[in-house]
Amino acid sequence: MTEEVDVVVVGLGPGGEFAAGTLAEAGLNVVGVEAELIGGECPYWGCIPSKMMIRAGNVLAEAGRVSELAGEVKAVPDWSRVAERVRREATGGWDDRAAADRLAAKGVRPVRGKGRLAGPGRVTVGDRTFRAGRGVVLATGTGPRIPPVPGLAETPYWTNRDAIAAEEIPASMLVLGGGAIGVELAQVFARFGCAVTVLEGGDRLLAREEPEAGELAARALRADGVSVRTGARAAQIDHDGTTFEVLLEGGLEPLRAERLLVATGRRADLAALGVGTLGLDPAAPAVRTDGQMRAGERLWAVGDITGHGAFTHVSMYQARIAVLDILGRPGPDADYRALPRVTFTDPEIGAVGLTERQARDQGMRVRTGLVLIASSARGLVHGPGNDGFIRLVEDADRGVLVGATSAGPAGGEVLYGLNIAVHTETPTDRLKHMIYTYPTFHRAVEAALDDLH
Ligand SMILES: Cc1cc2nc3c(=O)[nH]c(=O)nc-3n(C[C@H](O)[C@H](O)[C@H](O)COP(=O)(O)OP(=O)(O)OC[C@H]3O[C@@H](n4cnc5c(N)ncnc54)[C@H](O)[C@@H]3O)c2cc1C
Ligand SMILES: NC(=O)c1ccc[n+]([C@@H]2O[C@H](COP(=O)([O-])OP(=O)(O)OC[C@H]3O[C@@H](n4cnc5c(N)ncnc54)[C@H](O)[C@@H]3O)[C@@H](O)[C@H]2O)c1
Repeated sequence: MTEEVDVVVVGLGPGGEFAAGTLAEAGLNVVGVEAELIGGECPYWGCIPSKMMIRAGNVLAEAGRVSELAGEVKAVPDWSRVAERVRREATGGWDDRAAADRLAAKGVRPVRGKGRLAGPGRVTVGDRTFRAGRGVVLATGTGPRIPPVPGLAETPYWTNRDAIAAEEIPASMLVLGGGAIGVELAQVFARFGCAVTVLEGGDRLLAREEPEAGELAARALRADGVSVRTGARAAQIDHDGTTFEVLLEGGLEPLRAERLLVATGRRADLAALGVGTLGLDPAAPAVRTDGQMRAGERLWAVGDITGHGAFTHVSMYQARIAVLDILGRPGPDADYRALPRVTFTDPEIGAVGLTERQARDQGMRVRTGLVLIASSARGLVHGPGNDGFIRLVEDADRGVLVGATSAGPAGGEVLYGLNIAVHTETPTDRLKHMIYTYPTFHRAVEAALDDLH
């Protein structure tokens, strides 16, 4: 029997949960389908627990700076406190009852299982079929991309999920991939006493960001005792029951460690979602949408599966747009010019919009400005831990910022003003004549504007 509803939301991560709850509160009959935990990757194995772990590592690092600034303090790392906080405060023991109740209170009917498209407006979950009069929202996120390195698939490698749920810190860990997941978790584990080696196949860490961001991340990791190896491609990976062995291309001696964390990007499995029944390409890396997040007949897609950076704030931004469109109140199209992101290493690396390379590749005439945080008044005051910089990218013909990086203590917070500048296209000439509070980290933006050349 086919069940008639207004909307089916498939996948209840941040994007799907927001869309389902808001549509139900607007009075629609909404079914929310979830295969695992309501809330998705972010609260259980992503943003929230990883940031709790990072907070703990940062407290230890600050304690290490006391001797230079204020006297003596003895910090003894104890991972059990972190694991307990992740279990109790972040994930509720990886139990989604509270999230399910919250969603039900908004009027969403949760359905457990794997949803699959079966033509326009039709979704099957096991032996149930739903027909959605208004449409379907796909919000099924991504899973880890496991590279085809010989031997890897047969080993008990970790993904982000194992690292986040770790009850103990391993003595040693190899991290495959030097993107956001790799660098954030490498620093945390190192700060709790693990001997970490990061193996990045490309020529630098955080390859999507400015080169200085990758250099800063490498410097910060090395200061925490992490061995950072770029241009490192694994040729063979084995596990003998206790130890991982990674043989690098061109390498003679294998690298060994107790754990191997694979953090080499994410992938969406569109074939498993039955997108072919709506004429979409099941082999595509992401679902293509228009500005209102429409992906096909009575079909919207939001979040990681749309391929606009894997970030919780993007999935919720897109969900808001899709919801308005479904409710017949369309607003502005999705606009990714000022897409912000923060890598929560210590120091934090915030960025918005285009890198210099991306701007030049788009044919822009570019001016850039760079200022080191250590050379600013606040950097001097801060002392140890003040590594970082502000880097600006200006479209010189229009006289507006099209990209910026704010790295340093609270770099993610400093980003806010730059985010607004890029989003609103405020002329750099106006930004130069603004009053910047003394002595803040964000005041370095004024000096970076003066450096534009
Ligand atoms: C370690 C780590 C740290 C991160 N840190 C940050 C951060 O600090 N800031 C940030 O912005 N982002 C961060 N991210 C990224 C963030 O977690 C994702 O961008 C975000 O969760 C994506 O949301 P989503 O709604 O697209 O999907 P997801 O959160 O991936 O949720 C999708 C849901 O769909 C379900 N599902 C999948 N297939 C089906 C199906 N067929 N039927 C029913 N349900 C299905 C899944 O079980 C899942 O619950 C981090 C990610 C990781 C792994
Ligand atoms: N703070 C945050 O907002 C945050 C934190 C964690 C994750 N995330 C999101 O999750 C996404 C996934 O993170 P990620 O770090 O897995 O992916 P990523 O795409 O950011 O980085 C993956 C890295 O792995 C490297 N790589 C790929 N194959 C390799 C191989 N075989 N050997 C060695 N290196 C290899 C790539 O060159 C790349 O540098 C991020 O892009 C980000 O959108 C966000």
